[in-house]
Amino acid sequence: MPRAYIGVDVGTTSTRAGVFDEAGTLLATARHPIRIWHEAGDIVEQSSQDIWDACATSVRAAMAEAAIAPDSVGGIGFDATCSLVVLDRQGEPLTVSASGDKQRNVIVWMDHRAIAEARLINETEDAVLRYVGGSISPEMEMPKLLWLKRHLRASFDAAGHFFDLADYLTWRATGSLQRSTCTVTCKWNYLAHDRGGWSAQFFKRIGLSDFVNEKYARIGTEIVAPGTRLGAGLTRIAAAELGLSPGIPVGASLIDAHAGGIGAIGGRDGSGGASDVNDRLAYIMGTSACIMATTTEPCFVPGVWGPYYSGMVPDFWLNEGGQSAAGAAIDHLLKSHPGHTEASAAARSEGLDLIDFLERRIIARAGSASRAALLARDIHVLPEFIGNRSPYADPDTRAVIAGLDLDTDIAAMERLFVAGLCGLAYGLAEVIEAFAAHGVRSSIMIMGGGASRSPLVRQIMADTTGLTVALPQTREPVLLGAAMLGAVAGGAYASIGETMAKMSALGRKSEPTAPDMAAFHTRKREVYKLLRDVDRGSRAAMADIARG
Ligand SMILES: Nc1ncnc2c1ncn2[C@@H]1O[C@H](COP(=O)(O)OP(=O)(O)O)[C@@H](O)[C@H]1O
Ligand SMILES: O=C(CO)[C@H](O)[C@H](O)COP(=O)(O)O
Repeated sequence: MPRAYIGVDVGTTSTRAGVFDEAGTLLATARHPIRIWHEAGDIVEQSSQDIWDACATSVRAAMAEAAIAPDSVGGIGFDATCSLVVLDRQGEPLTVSASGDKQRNVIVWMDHRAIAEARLINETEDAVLRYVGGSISPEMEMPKLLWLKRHLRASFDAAGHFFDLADYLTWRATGSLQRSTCTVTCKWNYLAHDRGGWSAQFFKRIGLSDFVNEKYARIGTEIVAPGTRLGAGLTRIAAAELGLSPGIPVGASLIDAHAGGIGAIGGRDGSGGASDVNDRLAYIMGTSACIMATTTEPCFVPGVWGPYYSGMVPDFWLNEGGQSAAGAAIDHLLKSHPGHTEASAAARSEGLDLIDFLERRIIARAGSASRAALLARDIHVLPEFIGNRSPYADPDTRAVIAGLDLDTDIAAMERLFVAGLCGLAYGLAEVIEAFAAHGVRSSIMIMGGGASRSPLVRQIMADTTGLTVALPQTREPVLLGAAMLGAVAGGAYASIGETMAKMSALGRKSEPTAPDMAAFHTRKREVYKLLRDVDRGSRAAMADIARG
């Protein structure tokens, strides 16, 4: 019987499940929303039980659509956002919230409550920080753990397990406490190279010697490569919840963007181009955006996370640039425009979602995706609503918009939307230039994530970076990356490398267009730099004034 592999992806806003065959063909997908609590002070929380339930609902729905027997599933893999899950010694949720609500036991990656703790950690200038671009981010787990210890001591002390969300999911699935090299290297300051492991000195210097004293029992003592078969596969309970059979192999997981990278960058190139992963960037654009590059030797790029050994593709180094708000910035720009209600109603009446509706109108009006950027001639956006992840590693950066007028119609909203995309593209170009300045060079960028489906996004990214932008052949590279973990765990392929070659391929390409658009973007980028100066200057001017 042909085997199928399931990938489960937990993004910021929803869970998705995809069923694939051995060649990487998508047979079915399903999605389920997840709960999220936003509060003042950059607090963003979720519930691990709600997330698990949403995974189960998505897997059942995808299996029903694929109409295949549970017995034909040869393996399952999970990926997730890099959020922190806190459980007690019995494995029950422990609150991370000032509300005391036990359900709220996940500090979401985008939660910036731990900015002060990140600063304290950075002040140590510990050698470990070289492997996160020279500066730790409040989006990583050590600042969040230190925050818990300093502000919610009862939960910190009572905790039996601290998990990255992706590792929590495999624990729920199999009972295994093994962590993935991907999560701990990229988010927990674990050094996967030269037998580095956990650094006792680092923990002592940052005020988390608790982990050293307890021999890392709560944060992970066994670290394994993504795709490693965990425990005895799906437990009976997990199998019943997911509607699958007990014992199905489960692979150690990946962070969501990294699953997208695995699902995107190693694919066969039908046009005969090279398939050297070192020549390919992955740009995974969802709520946030991640810019992933692999190298054979470590490259230290200031302000860019990494280099991480085996952080994504096994045995390669990873540099991970990022934009904390990408799709989230676009969503926010649109929601805050006065034309939002009118545009949403018009989109609904055409059976489209708002972004698709706007894009169709924009491309029709401009004549091409490339020329659409001209609509944003007079409006400019630095879309860094929740800080700059790379290359400035400045979580205090905030958004700036220049050129606003009193227009409230849909056309004005379209101009703001295009300006937001240009702002994201210039941020991406800055990261790619920082890569290149430190020896990380690529000629092609492969896109994944929700926004990659947009021809407008892909063309603006190609025109501003000068790179060919390709789509993977599959429309679900993140899910495919997760399913590849199941395929490796299930023994269909010997390694992630082999899986990438066998299960994935490149698809449609967008080439950078005529020089006239390049000149336009060069000029507009100068304005973008001015906006950055305005952000920095205004923060500096107010720095010594107390908050109201
Ligand atoms: N054409 C587009 N341009 C910009 N952003 C888009 C576009 N299409 C979708 N998005 C954004 O992508 C995000 C959803 O992507 P997805 O990968 O599903 O998110 P996540 O995995 O973070 O939950 C939303 O913020 C959405 O607004
Ligand atoms: O930090 C990350 C990867 O290292 C991601 O930005 C984070 O996991 C959120 O992902 P998404 O925007 O796809 O929901």
